Order: sequence, then C-alpha cells, then structure tokens
Amino acid sequence: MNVMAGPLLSSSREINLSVIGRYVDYLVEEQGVKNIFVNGTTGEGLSLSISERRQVAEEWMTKGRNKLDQIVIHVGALSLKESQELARHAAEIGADGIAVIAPFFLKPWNKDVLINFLKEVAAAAPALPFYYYHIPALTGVKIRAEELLDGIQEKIPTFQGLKFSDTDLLDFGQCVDQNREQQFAFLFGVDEQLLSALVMGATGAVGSTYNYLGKKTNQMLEAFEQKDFSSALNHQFCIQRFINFVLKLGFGVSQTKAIMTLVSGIPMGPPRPPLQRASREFIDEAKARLESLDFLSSTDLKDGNLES
Ligand SMILES: CC(=O)N[C@H](C=O)[C@@H](O)[C@H](O)[C@H](O)CO
Ligand SMILES: CC(=O)C(=O)O
Repeated sequence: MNVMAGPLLSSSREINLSVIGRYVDYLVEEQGVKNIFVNGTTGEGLSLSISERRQVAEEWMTKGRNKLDQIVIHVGALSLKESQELARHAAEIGADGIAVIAPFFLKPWNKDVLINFLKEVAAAAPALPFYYYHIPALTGVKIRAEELLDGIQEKIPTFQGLKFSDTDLLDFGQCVDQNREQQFAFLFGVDEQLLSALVMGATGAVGSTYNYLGKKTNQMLEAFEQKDFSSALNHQFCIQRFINFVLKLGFGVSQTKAIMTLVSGIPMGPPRPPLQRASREFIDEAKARLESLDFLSSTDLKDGNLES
C-alpha cells in the first residue's frame, strides 16, 4: 500500500530547492512516506512556471534517489505543448510515472475529447506509467472517472491508474469493479474518507495530509491490512476530527503549508498569489488541535519558521 504526499517548496514566493533534501529525509524517517507526487495541488504545480516545475522535479529526483520508492510527477497544463514538454522531461530525469489533470480553462466537454488530450501527453513519454488525476472540484471537469476508464488502455497503452480526488464513492467503486482484470492503481485522494475507499478497493492514497499525518495514516492502512477494522476506524475518526476542525476554519493549500511547516520544522514558505499565507489565528488553533488529538507532543511542534 502506498501513501504519497505532495509537498510544495517555496519561500518568499520563489521556489526553495534547498529544503527538498531535508524534506525527503523527514518524510521517510518521521512519516514513513516513500512515494511522492510532485507539482500537484499541494505543490502549487499550476502556479509555477514550466522552468520552475522542471527544477523542482529534478531536485526531487536527485535527492530522492535511493531513499524513495516512487516519484510521480504531475505534468498537467493548459497548453498541450507545455504538458508534453514536462512529460518528456519527466522521462529524461527518470521519474517513475506522470500524472495529468483535465485542462480546466477551455475544457474537454466529453470523455473522448478528454482522452484525446491525455493520450497526446502520454505519447510524449511512451515508457512512463500514466495516471489520470481526477479532481473535479478544482478543474470543473466533471466527466465521471468510471466512464473515462472504459476502454482507456486501447487509447493510452501506458495508462496505469487514477488519482481519484472526489467524494463520489459510486464512481470510485465502479472504476474498481469494472477494471478487475487490469492491474490499475486506484489511488484515493480524499484523506478523510480513505477507509471507505479502501473497502471499495483503493490500492493506495495520494493526499495533502500525508505530509504530516503520514504515520497515522500508515497505522490505519496497517490495521486495515490486518483486518482489524475497529482500529482502522479509530484511526480514520481521529484523522477526521482534525480535518473536520480545520475545514471549518477554512482549509486549503495555504493552510496545509503552514501545518507542514509547524509539524516538520522545515520552512515551506508562503504560497504564491492568488493564494495568501494562513492567518496566525488559524495556525494557533490548528496547533492546539494537533496537540489535543495527540498527533504531536508540544515539544515536537516547531513554529519558529512560520514567519520566514
Ligand atoms: C482538494 C485537495 O487539495 N485535495 C487533496 C488531494 O487531492 C486532499 O488531500 C485534501 O487536501 C484532504 O483530503 C483534505 O480535505
Ligand atoms: C497531495 C496531492 O494530492 C496533490 O498535491 O495533488
């Protein structure tokens, strides 16, 4: 079972490559996370320039080599050409896979149109496993994943699986049910509902909270594998209590970065506009909640870097 995290690394609005090496060690040693999803939602991949995305990907590959199991690089972009360039680059630097979201300004209006776009990106890296990143709430492209998967391997021979970031468990369950013959990866991306997705056949998870709740989530995965469902549920409820709490305060990529800084002690920097840094009030409340849920002892919390 894989857990992937999607960290972002910028400080003073510029990418800060120098923290990636430390962050690899932190994820492996402190969170038990050995699979990384680079330049996705949490990494603000779509807010970076193409050159920045290449640099971030290269740094993860260099620092992660021999330490991480898999590095999947998100190469989705509005421009097909840029997406292809990033796909070729991912292949050149030895990534383990590429992922692509649906283009979200001029949008694909049906399944075939979307597949044709994805196919052209995948063809730029013909040796790399290809993942579709389904995140309809952010892209606005609501084509159901179950429909998209129907016959996809004939169109995209490198198709390897799905990162499914949506709460529609009917759609997710049918993706699994209708593709039992294939060896697809079904990676679930709604961290507060992961246990339900495991029951539906998820083979892994990619999510923002694994940056700091990776260890806790791994305990849930372990309990699930041991068929200790009541422990698994306790772990999921504990994770839900935290996510439910921060969702009510207003939770997004900026807040994720502040929590990542707080928990790891590694400065993640502010997000890039249009995002704005999390408020001091948010950070204080999130910190108190992390402590009360026993996710961290107060001595582990390092927020000295938050203002940097
Ligand atoms: C919209 C978004 O950022 N989704 C993330 C992954 O795809 C999740 O990891 C969520 O941040 C998490 O489930 C909290 O709602
Ligand atoms: C973590 C994750 O799912 C993302 O950043 O895309």
